[in-house]
Amino acid sequence: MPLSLERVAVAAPNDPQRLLLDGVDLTLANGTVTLLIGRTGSGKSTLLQTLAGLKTPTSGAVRLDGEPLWRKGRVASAHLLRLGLVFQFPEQQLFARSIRHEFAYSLRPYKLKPENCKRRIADARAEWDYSGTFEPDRSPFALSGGQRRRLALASTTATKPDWLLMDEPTAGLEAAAVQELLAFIERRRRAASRGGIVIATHDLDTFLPIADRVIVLQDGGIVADATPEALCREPGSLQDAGVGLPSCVALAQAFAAHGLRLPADRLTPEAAADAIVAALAGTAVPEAEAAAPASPAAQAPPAGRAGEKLAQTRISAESAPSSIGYRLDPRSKWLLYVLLVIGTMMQQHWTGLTVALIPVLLGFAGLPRPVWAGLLKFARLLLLFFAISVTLAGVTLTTGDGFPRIGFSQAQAMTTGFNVFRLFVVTLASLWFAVTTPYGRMVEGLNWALAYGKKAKLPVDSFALAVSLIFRFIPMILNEWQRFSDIVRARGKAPLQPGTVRPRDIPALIVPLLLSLFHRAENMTIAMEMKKIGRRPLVSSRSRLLVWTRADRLAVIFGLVWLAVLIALRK
Ligand SMILES: Nc1ncnc2c1ncn2[C@@H]1O[C@H](COP(=O)(O)OP(=O)(O)OP(=O)(O)O)[C@@H](O)[C@H]1O
Repeated sequence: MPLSLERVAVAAPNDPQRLLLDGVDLTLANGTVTLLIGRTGSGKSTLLQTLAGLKTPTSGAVRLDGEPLWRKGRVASAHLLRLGLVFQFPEQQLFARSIRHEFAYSLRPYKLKPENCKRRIADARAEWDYSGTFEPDRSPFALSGGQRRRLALASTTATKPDWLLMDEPTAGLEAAAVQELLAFIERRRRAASRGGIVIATHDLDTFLPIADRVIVLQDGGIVADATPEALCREPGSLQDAGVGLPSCVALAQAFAAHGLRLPADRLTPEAAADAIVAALAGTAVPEAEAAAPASPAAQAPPAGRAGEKLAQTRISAESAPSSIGYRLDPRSKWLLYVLLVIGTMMQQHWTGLTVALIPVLLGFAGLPRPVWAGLLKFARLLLLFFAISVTLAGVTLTTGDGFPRIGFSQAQAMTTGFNVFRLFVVTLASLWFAVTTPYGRMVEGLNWALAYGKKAKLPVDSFALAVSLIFRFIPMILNEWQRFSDIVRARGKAPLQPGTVRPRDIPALIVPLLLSLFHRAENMTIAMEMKKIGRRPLVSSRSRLLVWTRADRLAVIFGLVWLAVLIALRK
């Protein structure tokens, strides 16, 4: 039974309005090798990670053997155990302190007997470690780029997944290792009774000869779906999608320029050589029989029609009503934020604070559902933290009659409750700002505000540097956390919601996480030093990202009116 996507859309994590995949329908048959190709940024990795259960579809369904992959925001372990993803960059998936631990981490979810485990590791080493570099106690980070790639392949294939999903598996591999990989794929195709292989790649010459089916992606949609031979005979969709031509097509075109006819679908050097000899000898070379599509779903839709369909869905997605929050200029958002913070901080009563909360809730009201879901999770945690703080603040300890007595002071708890509620309103407003404003626009908006401070001779450059560092480091920390969550879900086979890890993984992850953060922070500092950030003025009021519209004017007027109301309510 197949692995399939039904009208799947996936939104960008930081911008729900932007679709990285849009209306993708795809059924992958057992026993097949499928290539995902497309120009850079076309959505290959996103599609592969969606098949692997790492990216949550915004709409549509992913099915494995007819059963939905996702239930209640998670993928069940039983499904994850059948899927193996080799990430685009080995650094995305390796993390353990030794090669031994890498294998152990990958195999642990399969609960194998120790001897079985040892055999799998020995088999994987025999398969991928022909130069003997995988010493068990060696750190994966002491390996070269190509050796890491082979270790990532080895630790994933050791788990014997039904569906092996590989992202750019030949990047960094020497020619001999590429041949090993092809031989492995061929052996697996012959041996596997269920499942298949999906490869996202730019390396057409290597993989076209072994593929059953090729999916061409453009702007997050499928624009062609055909056998490799059919695609080479009609390479228009490759050119339209900006992929470039495989060597066999380029060779046929070069021969045509000399008046010699060479079929374009001779995918291997051997087949091309035969065709060249025949062409030079003047023998007519028949076109290869139109290869039958690997499955009914592999029938190539005309690229034009697919393109049209894609354009229509994209237009409808773009014209969907978007929240005012996404449309406002960051300058008006900074102003609204400052007005709200001033109004909230001056409140002395619950009524005033409740009124201050209203515009924040209104701001959230128009956001799309996936954003709500993420925010609710965060708001729940925040409320729990506040509830604990308020309870602890109310606890009293008296020793009046010589015995310590624990009591509870409602007045004390209410005072703390009032302050944490105030903090809650401000935090929610910050969250609204953060989720509705891409990072670049937020910094531009801040630069604009600081430029006025600079005109007033305030020392805003050092403040801008600090804020700019925070803005850079926070996304870096979040990205690292996301990477470790992906590792736990993809390799640890944990049925978790995206962006989370299991408590039991934390001891194993914490040291690699910190080391990786230090390493990235160091690289970032070097990069900033090389770019002379800190010596160059950071503050500039000119930007192409800032566009002030009537909506911004109205929003700021609304903010001023609300501030007046809050000032009136403050006593
Ligand atoms: N975490 C993210 N946040 C926002 N946008 C993202 C994120 N990851 C990917 N994208 C965007 O999604 C689109 C598809 O990216 P993806 O990595 O799937 O492309 P790709 O075809 O694999 O590219 P490449 O060949 O360069 O690896 C790109 O436009 C990229 O900018």
